Amino acid sequence: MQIHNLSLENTILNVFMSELRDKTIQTDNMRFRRNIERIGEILAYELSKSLQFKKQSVETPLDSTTVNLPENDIVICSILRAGIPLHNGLLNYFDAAENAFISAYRQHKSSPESFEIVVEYLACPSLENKTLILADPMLATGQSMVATFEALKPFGTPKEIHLVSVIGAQQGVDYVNNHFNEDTHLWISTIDEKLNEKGYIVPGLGDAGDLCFGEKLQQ
Ligand SMILES: O=P(O)(O)OC[C@H]1O[C@H](OP(=O)(O)OP(=O)(O)O)[C@H](O)[C@@H]1O
Ligand SMILES: O=c1cc[nH]c(=O)[nH]1
Ligand SMILES: [Mg+2]
Repeated sequence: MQIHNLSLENTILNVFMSELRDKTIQTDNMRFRRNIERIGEILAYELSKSLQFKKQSVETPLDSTTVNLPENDIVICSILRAGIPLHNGLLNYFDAAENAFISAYRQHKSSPESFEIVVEYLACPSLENKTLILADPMLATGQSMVATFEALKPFGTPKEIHLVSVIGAQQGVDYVNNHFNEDTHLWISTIDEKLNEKGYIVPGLGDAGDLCFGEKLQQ
């Protein structure tokens, strides 16, 4: 897997990241969602550098010129719930992308420490020969990303796969690295050191789904 960790460079992205993490600022749900969306836009821009471009002609009112335009057929697949603002950010740049949505959530069994990933809802176009972007802001254990990829297999074989995330734990990055082939790209804003006993990223930012949309009752 090719890992593109954007935190290795100092950019304006650091401002959005620090606001997502800051426990006083992150309580503003609208700002939290918008910061994830803005990071989705930045990650889309970075990812776009790896697409295939073809020279096209454009007629201006005065003359004609040529411009290199991407020719990939993109499908953005987001993992509900927290994937929604990241999805919006990607779609803000990839205007013509097709879209897929999947629900993957942690179902806790006997204790907060033990959970399994449950996939229930899936809406997806054909992925055959497409450029698949799998988006989830949190890459904690990596199990949601891998479970989603397995659930998408009946929809066709993508030409290329891009994983897009905001914060990963090193353990989750290693896990997806073992499950996806070496041509897969991971575009990620930052990689944190560890997970706690409940599978939360530390220092991380807390529960991204709740910070976007409010607390949910455990099932
Ligand atoms: O890498 P993993 O260990 O699989 O964890 C990451 C997943 O956990 C969170 O979802 P959550 O189950 O909290 O659902 P939510 O988005 O509805 O809050 C997050 O949004 C990811 O989908
Ligand atoms: O730290 C984490 C891990 C999984 N999901 C979250 O929302 N936050
Ligand atoms: Mg989720």
